[in-house]
Amino acid sequence: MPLLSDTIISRGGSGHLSLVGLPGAGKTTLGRQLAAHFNRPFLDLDVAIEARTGRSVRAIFVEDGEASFRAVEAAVLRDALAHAGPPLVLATGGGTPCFHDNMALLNQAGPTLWLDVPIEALAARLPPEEVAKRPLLAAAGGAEAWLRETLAARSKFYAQARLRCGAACTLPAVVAQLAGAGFALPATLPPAS
Ligand SMILES: Nc1ncnc2c1ncn2[C@@H]1O[C@H](COP(=O)(O)OP(=O)(O)O)[C@@H](O)[C@H]1O
Ligand SMILES: O=C(O)C1=C[C@@H](OP(=O)(O)O)[C@@H](O)[C@H](O)C1
Ligand SMILES: [Mg+2]
Repeated sequence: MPLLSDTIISRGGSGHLSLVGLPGAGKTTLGRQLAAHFNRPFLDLDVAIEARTGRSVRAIFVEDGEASFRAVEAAVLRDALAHAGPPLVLATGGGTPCFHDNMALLNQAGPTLWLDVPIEALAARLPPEEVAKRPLLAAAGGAEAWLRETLAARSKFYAQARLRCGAACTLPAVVAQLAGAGFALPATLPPAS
């Protein structure tokens, strides 16, 4: 009888499950829920960057500029994907897939899901206190216009994700979509008896 771990690997459920999409798409929120559901560790890339540097994402952007942030982001992403241990649910930052071959790496590392939430819904989810946490949005004239322009520039990267969900990216909907694609099995095995 094949080991459960072999079954997981053969069904493609063994890699890191990464969420991509614009700010406000719910990568952090849904990622945490998916990690709990699949009993996997959760990693939010922005949080990992802040832990690594001891600085806020906002401070890195404002003091060092975007290119510096993208270099740190790429380095922390590579370390996270290479880390030994159980596969992660990874919430990327909105720009992560668009720099340094990150999207190709994410696809090599496991299933990728684009939370392709309509712009109007994103704008409604990003009141001033949420905008203030996101330096690129905060520097823009208006959230909705920035989201539209940014989607136009980034969709070719997001579209490289293996899976995509639209308006209803709820936990049950995404779990069902993952199941349909063969990613339904829990990644963490029960302890051997
Ligand atoms: N499915 C959802 N429906 C409504 N609001 C949501 C949903 N997912 C996230 N939010 C809210 O939108 C905001 C941004 O969510 P977040 O998970 O931080 O997005 P991201 O990490 O993609 O930028 C938060 O205030 C969060 O509570
Ligand atoms: O869209 C972007 O370029 C960014 C999105 C942010 O993450 P969220 O998508 O989680 O807001 C964060 O990585 C940084 O502010 C840059
Ligand atoms: Mg986030």
